[in-house]
Amino acid sequence: MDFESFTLLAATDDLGVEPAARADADGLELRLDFADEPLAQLDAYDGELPILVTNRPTWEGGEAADTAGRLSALETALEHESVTAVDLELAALEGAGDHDAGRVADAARDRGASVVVSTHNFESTPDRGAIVDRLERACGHGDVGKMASTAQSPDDVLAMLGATRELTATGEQVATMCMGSAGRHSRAVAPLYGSRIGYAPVDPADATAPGQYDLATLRTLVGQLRSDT
Ligand SMILES: O=C1C[C@@](O)(C(=O)O)C[C@@H](O)[C@@H]1O
Repeated sequence: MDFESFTLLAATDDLGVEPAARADADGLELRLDFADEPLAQLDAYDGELPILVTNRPTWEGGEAADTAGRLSALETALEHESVTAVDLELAALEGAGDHDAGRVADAARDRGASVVVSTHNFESTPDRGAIVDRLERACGHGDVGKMASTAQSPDDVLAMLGATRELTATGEQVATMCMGSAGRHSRAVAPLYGSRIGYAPVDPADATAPGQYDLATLRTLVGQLRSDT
């Protein structure tokens, strides 16, 4: 996955959803921190869709303890030919936590895999300038800078869309979204402003973040909006 164009990922903890995702997804996001036996799942995977692997630590809203094993699991996952991208937290790459996330980024590059550098805010959305700053830092560490904030108002979504447009216009690859009910529509609209990655569960009951549409719905919404432009 090079994210040169909008890429819709089926976000999941179960690679068994792959056949059901093929019609609408360009790839899968496997959330190792949510999954049962994720590395065994990868060993058994014979699906068609490429995989981005994520192992979100508890200090960034995930369920993975911040141990050396968290990053080692990502390195092991990268040995699978179906794994063509890895998500690493900006905070980890800038020194948070106790372990060397840069080692995983190097392993990804050695294998020709993409590095998505992510940052999240589960409470609010910063102003446009702060979003631009944080995404620029993220882009400096990888192939795509990703920010998922929580919108409390339409103004928050406007800030995220404006930052998305501004950075895309300068040639940066970003993926942006606003979580929560107030931000939900950003998931369909941000791709029109340059966001490169969308995340959606096959089954809405299996959402990996607040405000996600199900996969088929998001594919339809993005497709309709993009055909209108
Ligand atoms: O970082 C992201 C974005 C996300 O949080 C979302 O809001 O869709 C979903 C996560 O699974 C993914 O790792």
